[in-house]
Amino acid sequence: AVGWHRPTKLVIDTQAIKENVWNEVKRMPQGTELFAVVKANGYGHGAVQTAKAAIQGGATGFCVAILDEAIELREAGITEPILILSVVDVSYIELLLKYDLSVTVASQEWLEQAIEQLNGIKTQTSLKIHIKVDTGMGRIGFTTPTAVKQIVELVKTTQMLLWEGLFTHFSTADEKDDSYFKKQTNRFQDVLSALSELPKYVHVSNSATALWHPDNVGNMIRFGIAMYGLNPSGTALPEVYPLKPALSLVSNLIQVKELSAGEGIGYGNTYTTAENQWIGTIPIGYADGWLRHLQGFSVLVDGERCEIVGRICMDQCMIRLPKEVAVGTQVTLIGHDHGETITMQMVADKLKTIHYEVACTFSDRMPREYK
Ligand SMILES: Cc1ncc(COP(=O)(O)O)c(CNc2conc2O)c1O
Repeated sequence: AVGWHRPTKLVIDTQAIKENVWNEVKRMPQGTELFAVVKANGYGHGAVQTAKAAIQGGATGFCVAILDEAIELREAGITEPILILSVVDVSYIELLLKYDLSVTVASQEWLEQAIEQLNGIKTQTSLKIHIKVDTGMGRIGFTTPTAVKQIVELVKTTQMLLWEGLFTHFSTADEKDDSYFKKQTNRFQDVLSALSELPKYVHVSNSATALWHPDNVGNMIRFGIAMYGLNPSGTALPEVYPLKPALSLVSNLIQVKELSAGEGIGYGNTYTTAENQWIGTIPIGYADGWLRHLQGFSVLVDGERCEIVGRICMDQCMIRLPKEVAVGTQVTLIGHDHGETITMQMVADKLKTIHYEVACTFSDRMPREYK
């Protein structure tokens, strides 16, 4: 058993994660490495288990968003390189050294403060840093070749820093129109041309860049969404190789009842049975990340699409059944059932968002079962 005592669970296909990684690893240019992006608890899939599956697929390192996510991986026994993609407060430098983590440098001030901190620590190990260039994402990083040159000069003044990487991030790699992508690429090239030496890792590619701009610069890919089997562009750009979705969401019916016409369902009585209907209740609600705007979306019971009727509650929701069904029958909210499929993309479309957000919104109240 997975643990928690409710039939609602996320089922993660680790073989799919391994295959998605392997499909990218085998097509990457020679000498390129793939770092699996497992931030936000592996986009909701479970960071540690995703990381282990990614290693089997050929990943040689990891990217996370915050220090705590890196520590979680280390405490789970992951020894490969880990890059923290955001800015870590300089007061935590000792933790970065203790757990052998690589950190993003996005400003001169941060690095000056970091050098001060390092001077105060009697340590033999150097702090591994990746210099972030903001070529147009508008988030964090240096914005000119001069600023990058200055920071490289500063890094070279001390043995306490190990310049391990130089990177940028694209904001439109998943779009058909590549004009802004080209602008960012040119800006990154300007930075590269201004430098007399380069670090071990030069990396620019998220999944979309790896898939649709494979000839871009760099020797490391930061592979996130595609590893989970999801198309970075949603449906805008075609898959380059089959992406195998790793996540399914299932539960069981915990109540089935027949109602005559005119009966109300759910808070606010927003749904009234128009005729004699079979109604099922599922133990999943918005506290699980199955959000209220999914009212009207359909889930699968024995391969039949059943509409969510009435408002979704915190912990439960109701569906209209085509006929009487036994209590305990499986409900597929995301995944395959009797030849039918519900995708994360469909959920994202209904919620008017992207599948990244759907995956990350699944709460810890739902156990993750790995197969
Ligand atoms: C710096 C950086 N590199 C790589 C990735 C992986 O991108 P992918 O999952 O498309 O492959 C992300 C994802 N960051 C985000 C994805 O959605 N919102 C974000 O901030 C990122 O922020």
